[in-house]
Formats: sequence, structure tokens, C-alpha cells
Amino acid sequence: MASSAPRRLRLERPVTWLALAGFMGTGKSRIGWELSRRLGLNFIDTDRVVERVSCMRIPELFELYGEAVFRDYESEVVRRCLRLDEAVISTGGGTVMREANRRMLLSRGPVIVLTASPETIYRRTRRHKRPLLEIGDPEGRIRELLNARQSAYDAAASFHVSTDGRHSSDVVEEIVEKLWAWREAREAERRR
Ligand SMILES: Nc1ncnc2c1ncn2[C@@H]1O[C@H](COP(=O)(O)OP(=O)(O)OP(=O)(O)O)[C@@H](O)[C@H]1O
Ligand SMILES: O=C(O)C1=C[C@@H](O)[C@@H](O)[C@H](O)C1
Ligand SMILES: [Mg+2]
Repeated sequence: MASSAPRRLRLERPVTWLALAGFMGTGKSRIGWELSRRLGLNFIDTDRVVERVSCMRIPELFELYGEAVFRDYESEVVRRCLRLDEAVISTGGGTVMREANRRMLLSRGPVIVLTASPETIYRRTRRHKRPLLEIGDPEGRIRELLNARQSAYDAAASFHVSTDGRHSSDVVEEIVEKLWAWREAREAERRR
């Protein structure tokens, strides 16, 4: 059956800069990497940049200096990401909790908030160390943190995309379609 979506060459790009946000384990790093390949853009993962500039792994940074120091590194990395062009930026799970970070990211381009259920998040995060989930009841903690953070994720979102029970390539294609719609809406707004 013919698709109703406009025909576009695969090498056309709706944007040359975008950020992914959302809770731990929603897929920001994995989807970000695949999306960067799909759009022919560079890929930056702010968690990895914090690790590189601090010369520490994130759990070590939390343990030795505390979360506040990690957050300051993170904000500085976000600020530097604004200078980049041709980039997909995957943020950390708590990056958009700071209003200043939300404002910086949204001033530069679209911010796509990825979502997943607490069960999926638990399944995806249990094998890798995340300092904020290193407690007796990680699934309960995930629910609490999701509730506490929901309004900040909503405030950061140009739009949301669910990654629950979906193949990553399917998520990437939905993001690309929504980016075209986001761009067209913005251009229409400017013409008004
Ligand atoms: N759509 C998907 N389907 C199946 N597995 C996925 C999907 N997206 C991500 N994953 C897997 O879930 C795990 C966590 O994903 P990822 O590291 O991308 O999450 P994240 O949002 O970057 O988390 P964090 O905020 O902690 O950095 C990885 O093993 C990844 O391969
Ligand atoms: O949700 C969070 O606050 C975090 C998510 C990870 O991406 C890392 O940035 C770190 O473990 C903190
Ligand atoms: Mg990540």
C-alpha cells in the first residue's frame, strides 16, 4: 500500500542538531547512536563526555565527589554541546532536571524525550551500574523517580517517543518522521 508520507530522499535531513532526553534505560544512548547513523550526524553522549573530562567513571564520580559535582560537570558539557553542529546529543537521565539545562537545549534545537514503562526500565538497567538505583528495591526507586521527574521531562519535550517493546530501528523511523513534522510546524509558525 502506498504511504501518505511525502517522498523524501533518505539523505535529506529534517534537522542537523537534536537532543534526546528521558529516564535511565529509555534508550537515549542506543537510539541516539542509531539515529546519528540514520541522519549522517555526529554522536555525543553527555555521560561519556563527563567521564572523559573528569577522568572518572560516573559511579566513581558520585562516590568520591557526590551528585552535585556530577551535575555541574553535566551542565558544563551541555553548554559546550550547544556550540556543535551536525550532532545528535544523548543526555543523561537527570540532565533535564535542571531548568537551565532544559532552556539551553531547547534554545538550540528539538529535544526528544524517550519513554518506557518502569518494568522495561528495570529490565534494561539492572545489568549496568547506575548510582541512583544502587539500593535494595531498584524497581520501586524507578517508579518514585519517574513520578518525581515527570513534569521536568514534559517541560523539556519538543515531543515524546515510546521505546517500549519496540525494535530500535522502528523508534528511529518514528523520530525522523516526527522531526519532519516538528520542522514543518516551526516553519509555518515563522511564516505567520
Ligand atoms: N528499543 C530497545 N529495545 C531493546 N533494548 C533496548 C532498546 N533501547 C535500548 N535498549 C537497551 O537497553 C539498555 C539501556 O539503554 P541505553 O543505555 O540506551 O539507555 P539510556 O537511556 O541511555 O540510559 P542512561 O540514562 O542510564 O544513560 C541497553 O542495553 C540498550 O541496548
Ligand atoms: O537519571 C540520572 O540521574 C542519571 C542517569 C545516567 O544517565 C547518568 O547520568 C547518571 O547515572 C545519573
Ligand atoms: Mg545513556
